[in-house]
Amino acid sequence: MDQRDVRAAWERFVERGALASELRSPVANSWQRSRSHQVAIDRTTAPIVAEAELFRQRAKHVALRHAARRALENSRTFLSDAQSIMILTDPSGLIIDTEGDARVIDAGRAVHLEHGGRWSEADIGTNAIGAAMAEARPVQIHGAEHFCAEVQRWTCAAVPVCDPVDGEVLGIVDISGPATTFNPHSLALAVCVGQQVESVLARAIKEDHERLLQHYLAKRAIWASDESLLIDRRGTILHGSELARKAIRDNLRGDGHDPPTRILKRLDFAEWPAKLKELIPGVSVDLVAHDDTGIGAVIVLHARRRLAGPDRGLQKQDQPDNRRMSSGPRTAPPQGLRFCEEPAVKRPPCADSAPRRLRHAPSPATSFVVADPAVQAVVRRVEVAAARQMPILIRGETGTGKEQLARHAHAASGRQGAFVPVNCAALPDSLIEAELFGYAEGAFTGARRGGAPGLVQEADGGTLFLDEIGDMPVALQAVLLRLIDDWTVRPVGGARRRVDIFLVSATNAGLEDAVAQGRFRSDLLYRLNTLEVTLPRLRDRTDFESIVRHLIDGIDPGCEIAAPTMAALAARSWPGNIRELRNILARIALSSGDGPGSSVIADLIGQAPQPRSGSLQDMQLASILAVHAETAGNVSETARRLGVSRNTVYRALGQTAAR
Ligand SMILES: Nc1ncnc2c1ncn2[C@@H]1O[C@H](COP(=O)(O)OP(=O)(O)OP(=O)(O)O)[C@@H](O)[C@H]1O
Repeated sequence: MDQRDVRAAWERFVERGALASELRSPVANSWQRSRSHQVAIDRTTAPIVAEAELFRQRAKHVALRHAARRALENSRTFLSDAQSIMILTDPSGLIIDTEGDARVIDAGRAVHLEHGGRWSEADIGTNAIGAAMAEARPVQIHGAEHFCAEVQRWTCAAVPVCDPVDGEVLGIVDISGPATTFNPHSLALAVCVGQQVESVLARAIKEDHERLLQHYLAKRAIWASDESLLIDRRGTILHGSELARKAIRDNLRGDGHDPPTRILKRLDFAEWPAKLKELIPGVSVDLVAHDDTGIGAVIVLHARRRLAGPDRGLQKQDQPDNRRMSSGPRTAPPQGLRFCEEPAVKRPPCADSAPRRLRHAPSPATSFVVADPAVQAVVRRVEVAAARQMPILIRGETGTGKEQLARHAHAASGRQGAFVPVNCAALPDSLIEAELFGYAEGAFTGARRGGAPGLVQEADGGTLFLDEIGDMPVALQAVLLRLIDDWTVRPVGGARRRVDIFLVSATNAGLEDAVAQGRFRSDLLYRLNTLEVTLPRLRDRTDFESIVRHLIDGIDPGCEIAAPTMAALAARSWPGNIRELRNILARIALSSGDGPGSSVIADLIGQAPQPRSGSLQDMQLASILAVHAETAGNVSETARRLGVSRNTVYRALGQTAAR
């Protein structure tokens, strides 16, 4: 239907309630809902909340905002080119963040498409935000498809952002612009951004779980004679004795299919102790926070202590006082939980065909530079092997783009399943099997209800990316070999099942040495490297300037790199390769207001070690150790400052420990 037909259909609908059969179903459904909400078609603006309420809601959805920030910022260039804006709303359709073309942001104010505006269907009739909320799936609404006449000047595409654990809608990502800027791909972009946000959220949940477990383990001795339960901010029980679980189940009531503890998710964190004490008499609650945000709690049933008499320590623990909230451990998290996978995200079915096609459509090739002929040859070989699903081994120094290339291989393979990266260097022996191959319900304490599929099964139908393969423990290499032999997995405590996996591995270490020293099985190496490619070091690439421009575009499109700066950059040795370059460029962008000749920029460029000699490794090691000490042992911060991966830092620490 073209816009004229849609307008005619809209007129018939508002006059007589007649629905044209050619209307797209999300539009027809939304018109009907708008009518049942009794929305007047001459409503000119969405309702807008007071500043204080906006502030409150922003604080409440800080995790969502944080997860969306990078994606919103990265879309800035596209949005300006497309004269559009990107909007983040909370689950009620309240706009909490916007990014994009300043003129469009200005124009949006006329209809309250701005911070504080509320865009549910009940508020302002059919629009993409409201329809995506109501249908719990991606929806694009264009021009006359809007319910209120004034809003028909707009075009918008929206996608719900769902909780990666329970699938609950947390908010909406929307791309809007004047109707003249209609672009059918906006919905696809919104879907990609939504997926990015969900991935960031999933990673954040995982990190919070690490912190909670560390907190729990550190203090476990205190509760040794009590029944205790570790629970995260969303009400998921991470660990706990059977008795404590039962006490929670018996005393808390969930709604519908929700686990009983989900009730806590809807409460303000500071209300937890009072609520829990009201529901379960005699408990104490130890709240855990990180960066001033509540991430979970340890609930303790002091069965034996209460029998023995009142306990002062218990009363102290009971205080629902934010000042007492532990800020969580600042030390490095336990390695076992540091996977870098992109967890499978529960996503509602797509409304239109575009996003479905687009699962792999935003080819990674478009997001990385391959102007260097050697890299072009590598990419071509990878594409051919990927199309035939041949195992690929990618070699290259840290930060040369191995993961990026692996993602490209996944896209080129055309596989519909997920791309699941596994960092073998970060896998602890104790948890590795369960994390990789999954576990059955009840396999061990803290095992999730229904078990967990494991990373290999998550990659079923997709791609398993084994990063830092050289660091995989020998015992596990045998299990991996078996997987490659018969493509079956057996979850811990469960039954064997078949999987269909495309295997891509990467290493920045000399695997031959590892084979010679018996740390890596040669038979496994030959199964992994049906195609073997090596990515060149950044300093050996001929497309340095293109990479700089590409990276700076993603960081701050307005930032110009002056010729002398470019020349100085090109002269550096770049031990951290493209990752290090990106890091330095981000800092240059920050100081660009100081002018290209500024001493800050000169310092940044001159700062890194320059030698190309054999002592490079030692120098790298020395700088890692220096920054590691400077950051009081914070591995992530060290990696960030130096522009290297955390594995590089861990490896350096391991090397010094071994010396
Ligand atoms: N050809 C390229 N063009 C632009 N950016 C790139 C390119 N290759 C990699 N990058 C960027 O460089 C950074 C490092 O890439 P990636 O993580 O793929 O490297 P890696 O070799 O896997 O690193 P490590 O061995 O440390 O895990 C990423 O931000 C990535 O987006």
